[in-house]
Amino acid sequence: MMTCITGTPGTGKSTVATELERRGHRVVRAGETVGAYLLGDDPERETHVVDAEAWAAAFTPVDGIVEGHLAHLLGCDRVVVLRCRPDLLTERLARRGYGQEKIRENAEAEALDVILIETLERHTDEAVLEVDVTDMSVSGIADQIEGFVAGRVPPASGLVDWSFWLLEGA
Ligand SMILES: Nc1ncnc2c1ncn2[C@@H]1O[C@H](COP(=O)(O)OP(=O)(O)O)[C@@H](O)[C@H]1O
Repeated sequence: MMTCITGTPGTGKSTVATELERRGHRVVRAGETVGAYLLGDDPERETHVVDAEAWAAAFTPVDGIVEGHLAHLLGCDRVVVLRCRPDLLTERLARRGYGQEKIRENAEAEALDVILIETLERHTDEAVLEVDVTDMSVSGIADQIEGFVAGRVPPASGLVDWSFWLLEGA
């Protein structure tokens, strides 16, 4: 079974994947597999441009966890979408050294549910677990994901509403 962990940059995908790896799960970092699909750089957005559809089409499924902000494009069996309140996400991305514009763009995408919407366009509700990580420990998040993979934690999505941030924070 392939489980994907997706979410806006800064929501904690890499961190929780490391914890799951420590617990014995096989983890693939999606970012390490996109090399052949790089189309170039987008200096204005301080990012690489990836031919995401070609990458997803060529991806060999794994029995384990795939982590990355494009992971929901894969034909996975289950998808975990990490969500983080935009003001906390802003703090995390600032600490990572992202520029102001890149921070604003990501916080806005988070507030607008962009990755959740993309996920629900490709996967059934029953395959999706949305986790609001804002006040959660890394091990608590890992517990939720393990529970979902094992069928103990039921699917859930459409739980967060961060439209307030668009009015107050933008
Ligand atoms: N549950 C958490 N509690 C507190 N800080 C966290 C948590 N998860 C991640 N972080 C911190 O947030 C930042 C972004 O996490 P990271 O795993 O790199 O996000 P992503 O892989 O989604 O871009 C890192 O500094 C990380 O240490």
